[in-house]
Amino acid sequence: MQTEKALENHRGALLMLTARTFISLQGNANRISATLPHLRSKFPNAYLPPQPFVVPTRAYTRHRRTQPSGFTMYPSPSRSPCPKSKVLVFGAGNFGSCLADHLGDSEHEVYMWSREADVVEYFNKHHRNPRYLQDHDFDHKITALGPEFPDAELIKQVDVLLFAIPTDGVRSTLTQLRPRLNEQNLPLLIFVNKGIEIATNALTLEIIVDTCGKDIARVATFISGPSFAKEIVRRQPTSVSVASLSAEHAEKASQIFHQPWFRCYTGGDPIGVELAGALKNVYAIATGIAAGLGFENNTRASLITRGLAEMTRIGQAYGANPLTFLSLAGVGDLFLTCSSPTSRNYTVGYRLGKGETLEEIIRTLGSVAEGVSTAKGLKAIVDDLGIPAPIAIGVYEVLYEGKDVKDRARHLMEHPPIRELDLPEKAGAPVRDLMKKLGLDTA
Ligand SMILES: NC(=O)c1ccc[n+]([C@@H]2O[C@H](COP(=O)([O-])OP(=O)(O)OC[C@H]3O[C@@H](n4cnc5c(N)ncnc54)[C@H](O)[C@@H]3O)[C@@H](O)[C@H]2O)c1
Ligand SMILES: O=P(O)(O)OC[C@H](O)CO
Repeated sequence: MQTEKALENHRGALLMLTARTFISLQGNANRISATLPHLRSKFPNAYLPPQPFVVPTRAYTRHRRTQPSGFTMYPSPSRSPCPKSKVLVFGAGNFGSCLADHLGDSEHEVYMWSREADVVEYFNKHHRNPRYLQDHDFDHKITALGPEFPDAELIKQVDVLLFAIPTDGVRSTLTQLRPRLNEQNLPLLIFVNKGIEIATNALTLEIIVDTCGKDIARVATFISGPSFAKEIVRRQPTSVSVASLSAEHAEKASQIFHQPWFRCYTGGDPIGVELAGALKNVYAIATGIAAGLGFENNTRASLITRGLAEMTRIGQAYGANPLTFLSLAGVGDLFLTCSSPTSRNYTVGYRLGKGETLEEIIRTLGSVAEGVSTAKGLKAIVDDLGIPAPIAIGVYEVLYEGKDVKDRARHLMEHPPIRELDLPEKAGAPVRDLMKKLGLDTA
């Protein structure tokens, strides 16, 4: 009797599996809800396979094609519900096209602006980016546009403007955008660049005040954290920090981006988040140099830890919250970028350590490594603040003063011993100045 029951349940399980497979192949969610409850009531004790095993959709089949072998946790469309938004992404490089894909995959209506005509034409025809993430089949709902700047009519209609261009391109982009913005009906402005502007040593928040005014800057939102584009497009679990001076806007941005495979954590220290994202690139160059010189795990761990101490010290002196450096945008991204050859900044360092020249590396890298320009701005900032930053200065000297990498590595190790953890007491002048510009000066 018991054997019979077991056999019946086994048959039930097989039937369910077959039904699910069949239904999955059809990609028809309605039939799942119609058929499975019937089978479930007939074979109540049968094993039910876990949800991600079933319901392939267009997204699944698309990802299956580009997915390398290995475990995929979220092949199904089990998305977080979020209001559908119309999004315009500025930049069609690695990160712009990756985030356009993430948002398209989350059912938003996405437009992606590129200043390269060939990218626009190729993307719309083949749903592939001819220059970046070349083997990825992008969401077919994304429309590329350009090279002309997007017109006011489109900008008036969008809910979100997402800026995924290097920091040095933000000022000119915002200057062109400003006359097309309607302040009474402002879209959400989200920035994902990680750098310091070369000519002014400004962070992006300051660039926004300069070009768009304080009211727009006060609601601008920043997303940063350990997030390699090529892993996001494969739905590898990723988590980021989302920060704004306006809690409401950080929350809105989080709702738009958050998915089970892309977690968003909100916060109120955009300056700390920006600094952390920019500075980690410089420390990634340092760890890359060490690896290129043949140093292994001990050296990398010590550079990451001392890099974190250094960037926290700089952040505190600048006026950011030192706790921000313990966030995803801080230690999270520092750890990621300093430990993987996927990072372009790490790669720049590695190749320098191997003896290549900076000019040759930049010429052949094919993509931006923000740490190279940021090292310059950072040197000016730490000189101004009078903060010791031996690792960042070492990187600057290699990049811009032609100092020998081996010599700088030896120099770092020969520093006299110091106390391990100290934060500067006199702190905050740059942030106080920026708050004044933002009209948020409480003094
Ligand atoms: N790639 C990543 O994994 C990743 C992750 C997080 C953050 N970021 C940050 O995002 C930003 C963009 O990085 P990316 O990886 O897309 O770089 P990329 O080099 O792959 O692409 C840059 C894109 O910006 C455009 N661009 C460059 N200068 C411009 C200008 N002056 N005006 C308008 N457009 C311009 C280029 O045409 C290209 O489309 C950087 O600040 C980077 O640090 C990148
Ligand atoms: O390739 P990198 O060094 O620019 O790093 C990319 C992202 O910033 C990682 O979070």
